[in-house]
Amino acid sequence: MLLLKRSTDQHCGGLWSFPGGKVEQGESPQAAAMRELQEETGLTGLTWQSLGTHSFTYPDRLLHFQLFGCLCVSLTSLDCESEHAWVARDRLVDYPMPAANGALLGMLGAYRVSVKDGNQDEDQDRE
Ligand SMILES: Nc1nc2c([nH]c(=O)n2[C@H]2C[C@H](O)[C@@H](COP(=O)(O)OP(=O)(O)OP(=O)(O)O)O2)c(=O)[nH]1
Repeated sequence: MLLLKRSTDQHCGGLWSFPGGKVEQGESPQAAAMRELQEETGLTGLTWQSLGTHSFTYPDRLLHFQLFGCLCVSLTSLDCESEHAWVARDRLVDYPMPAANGALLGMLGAYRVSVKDGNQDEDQDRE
């Protein structure tokens, strides 16, 4: 899984979070996720899957999350302004994240990516 470290001047600054951001007017949640991934990391995701929705109230704002999983294959285009880390699923807990992410991590529990390998479809846990 790819985590980005939020800059100190952002909401939830200094914490690790998934690539993402706010949906723009007239944009679908998935289009926003694809755009934010590209803007923040230079990566293009494949095999997008919706993993669910979650609402969380911070002291100063209510946020509605829609979480997507995707597979990134052309990692040579990785270009992050912020510090980043590729983290195995079972090591995500080692990275301090915003309070809302407790539920987001729970939504990752059943996430599998189907990778076509020759004639075989193989379900894999993606990192
Ligand atoms: N991207 C992202 N945001 C998260 C996560 N967890 C979490 O609570 N948030 C919060 C922090 C922010 O309040 C909000 C996302 O806004 P953002 O600041 O990243 O979005 P943006 O890039 O569109 O915003 P902006 O700084 O351009 O105004 O969601 C997470 O895992 N990833």
